[in-house]
Amino acid sequence: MATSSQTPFGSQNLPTINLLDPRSIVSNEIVEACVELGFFKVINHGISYEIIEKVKKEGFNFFGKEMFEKSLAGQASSTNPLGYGYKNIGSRGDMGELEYLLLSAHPSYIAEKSITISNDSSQFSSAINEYIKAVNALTCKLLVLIAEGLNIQDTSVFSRLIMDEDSDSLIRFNYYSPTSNNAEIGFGEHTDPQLLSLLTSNDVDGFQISVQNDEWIPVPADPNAFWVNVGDMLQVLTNGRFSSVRHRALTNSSKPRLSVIYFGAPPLLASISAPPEMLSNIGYSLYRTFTWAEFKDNFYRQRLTEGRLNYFKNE
Ligand SMILES: O=C(O)CCC(=O)C(=O)O
Ligand SMILES: [Fe+2]
Repeated sequence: MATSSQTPFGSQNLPTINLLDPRSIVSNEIVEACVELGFFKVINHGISYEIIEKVKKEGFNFFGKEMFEKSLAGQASSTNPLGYGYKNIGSRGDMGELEYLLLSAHPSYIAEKSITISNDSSQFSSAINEYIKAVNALTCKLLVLIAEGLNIQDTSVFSRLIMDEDSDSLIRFNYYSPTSNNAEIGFGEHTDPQLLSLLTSNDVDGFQISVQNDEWIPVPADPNAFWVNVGDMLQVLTNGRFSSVRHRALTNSSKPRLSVIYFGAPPLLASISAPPEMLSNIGYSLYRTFTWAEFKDNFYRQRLTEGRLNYFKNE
């Protein structure tokens, strides 16, 4: 296997996982991609084109509204990140003209909130909830495959965290308006804090991952696939075997770009600690046990690019 100092990956050969391949091959390939990059693409994932397209259509409908109507979805702020945000994400290291809508992935929250988001709230909530159910199931499946590939006996040890009905998972729509004059707009570099993030977009490029310090690989858009990011919590739960992937988005297109990201997160009070099998290689836990609530509380006070996990390291 290649070492990270001579990573063989580029835009054209990012790890692609075909979920129709034999299970043991898939689980090994996913683990290899997570160790090497913290990132992979999933094809033949089983989520229908219609489910994905309906969600993108709802996203485009929302961002096409007048500013005052979008604000009815609640202005995201530093004390409450949920709702509609526009340009006001700069304080944590993001940048640009990005607009976004960040929602809890609870079906009842979506149903309630949809009244402020869409003129046809039942259509919005059924499209989004159907999508959330499908991506949650896919995320759980990937987490079980990861546990299998890591030879962890309790194969649902990771997926249980996001299957829990109290899970703090989120869905986020990002809208990058068309640019002119070569102006790049985007979302600044960061790692996602949760376990896994599943990203889909329309056919406009923009997503990039970092493989080494300062080397960015553009990830070509593929509306039929999901891009999967390892988040900070999976780094902790694998005791550093996986690293959360640094990524960003930069668009420069006459067409708007829409991305939809599902962030699979634990319940607020869940204890985050690596299972015993993950401690065997170095013999101790790199991180102290903490709750997801404690981690969230800490990271909202920091810039996105800072090493948020350092605070939780064992001395
Ligand atoms: O919009 C994108 O493609 C990436 C956005 C992202 O990384 C995020 O919302 O966490
Ligand atoms: Fe992200």
